[in-house]
Amino acid sequence: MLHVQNLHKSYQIGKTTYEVLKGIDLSVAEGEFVAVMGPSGSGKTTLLNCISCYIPFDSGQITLGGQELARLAEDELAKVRNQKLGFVFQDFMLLDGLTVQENIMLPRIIAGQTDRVMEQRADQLCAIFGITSIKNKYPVEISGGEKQRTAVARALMNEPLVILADEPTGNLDSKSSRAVISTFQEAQKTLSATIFMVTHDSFAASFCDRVIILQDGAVYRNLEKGKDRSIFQDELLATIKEMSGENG
Ligand SMILES: Nc1ncnc2c1ncn2[C@@H]1O[C@H](COP(=O)(O)OP(=O)(O)OP(=O)(O)O)[C@@H](O)[C@H]1O
Repeated sequence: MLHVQNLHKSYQIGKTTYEVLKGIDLSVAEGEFVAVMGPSGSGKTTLLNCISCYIPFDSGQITLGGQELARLAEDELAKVRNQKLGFVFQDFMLLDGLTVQENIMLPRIIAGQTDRVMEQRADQLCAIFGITSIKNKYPVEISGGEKQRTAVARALMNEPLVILADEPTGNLDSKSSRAVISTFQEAQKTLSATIFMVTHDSFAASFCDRVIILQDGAVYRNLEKGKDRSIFQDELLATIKEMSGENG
């Protein structure tokens, strides 16, 4: 579904080049829920921005559903962003002037596909995420959890190949964090959604099928969850501790 091969990305500041991604290799299979963790500055957001087609990369390959992104022109990349990717941000980024239902339909409205199928799809997503009763409300009139479910429903509107989530549980307590993860699990189970999530939160990551840990712009570990979530969380914490030991 998503393949990243030998991805390199550097930033130029003045005359100095800073290499941030140093040959990342990873794959995410269809229907998989994968987290990316790593210390601050390890390149997580840069990786996500390259996959999102928001920033160009220096070399390597990113393939999404068989399509290689580096070969695409700007208008084709915009299409990929709108039609093949769904986005969930830390602060949800709902538009205050639109209702819950209109926010959910936004990706279709942007794509110019305003038909009855759009409304049916929005209704189906509202039902799956338990927000039908608030679909005519505005973001200021709904709870944080409802905003988050609206944001995930919106990300699924165009039936994307992958949902990209940037710190979706940042700033949340563990109960709200759990609710966010439950929504992703629901999307995975009901709609076979594929989810790729950057997080600092080992609790949230421990619900994923797999966690990729980055260090200094490269993949440090690729950890699969066994049967037990809390053992997996301990494993994640031990790996992060081991890394900070190496750094210190
Ligand atoms: N636009 C930019 N220009 C120059 N350097 C940048 C830019 N964006 C990020 N960097 C640098 O690239 C490195 C990786 O940043 P990135 O944001 O990808 O890390 P991260 O792992 O997401 O960190 P955090 O967990 O703190 O969000 C950092 O050293 C950062 O300072």
